[in-house]
Amino acid sequence: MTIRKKLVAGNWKMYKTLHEADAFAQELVEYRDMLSPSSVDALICAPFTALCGLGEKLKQVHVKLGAQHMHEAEQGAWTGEISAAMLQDLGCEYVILGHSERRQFFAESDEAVAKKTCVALDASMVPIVCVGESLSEREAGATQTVVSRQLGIVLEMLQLQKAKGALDGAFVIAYEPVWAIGSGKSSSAQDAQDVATLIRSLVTATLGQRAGEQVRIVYGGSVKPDNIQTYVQQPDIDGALIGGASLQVASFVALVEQVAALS
Ligand SMILES: O=C[C@H](O)COP(=O)(O)O
Repeated sequence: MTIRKKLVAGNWKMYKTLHEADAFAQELVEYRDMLSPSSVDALICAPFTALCGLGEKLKQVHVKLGAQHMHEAEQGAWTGEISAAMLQDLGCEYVILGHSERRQFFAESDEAVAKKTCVALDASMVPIVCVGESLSEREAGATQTVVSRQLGIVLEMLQLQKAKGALDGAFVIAYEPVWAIGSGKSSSAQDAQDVATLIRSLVTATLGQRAGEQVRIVYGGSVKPDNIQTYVQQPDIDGALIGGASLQVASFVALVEQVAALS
């Protein structure tokens, strides 16, 4: 049986100045021992302005560093954008791609997300590819159709490009129903598991058995310390992507502790 390491990933979104991010890392020192369970990867995806220097500080408390977005081009005239190499320079091991807020407010397309996924893997970063349906899509019974479309393009491109790591499942897929993000209305664990099963079967069908077994699938949407276990106990859910509840040290540490307690 494949053992997939659990992932507790905080997405700070557009919160925390450099000073606030440093203070968070400093406060984590007190919890250092709780943040290094062998069964869990703890990760913070910080705003671009806080990335410089944060990786080193987080490393001391066994927390990895990630970014929330990147451009697919190697370099060029893309005002305001950031490349994979630039993120690597800053010590990012992970990058969130295709978050619903990027899709909704910055018109990020499925194709762009697919290209970025290949670029991130080529740069040896772990992409966290976000998929999920809106409320109206859910009410129309289109959850599986939407997730299959969003992911289908990514998987086809990974297969075509034989992207490094993809066949070993060295990437993460986050199922985040849009209506559950920041709303306090989380998906039922069973519904999340059903979508995770679909996602794993899509990965297996396109990239093969090994990729399907290895890919980590996480749930996101109003996850808190008191409900994270219900998701991570599901057989196809390997962790969580957390917004609001990752912003306070006590809550972030509690999320990691809750997941570590399951193993
Ligand atoms: O990336 C994280 C998600 O958007 C979830 O955010 P939330 O935990 O605040 O609902």
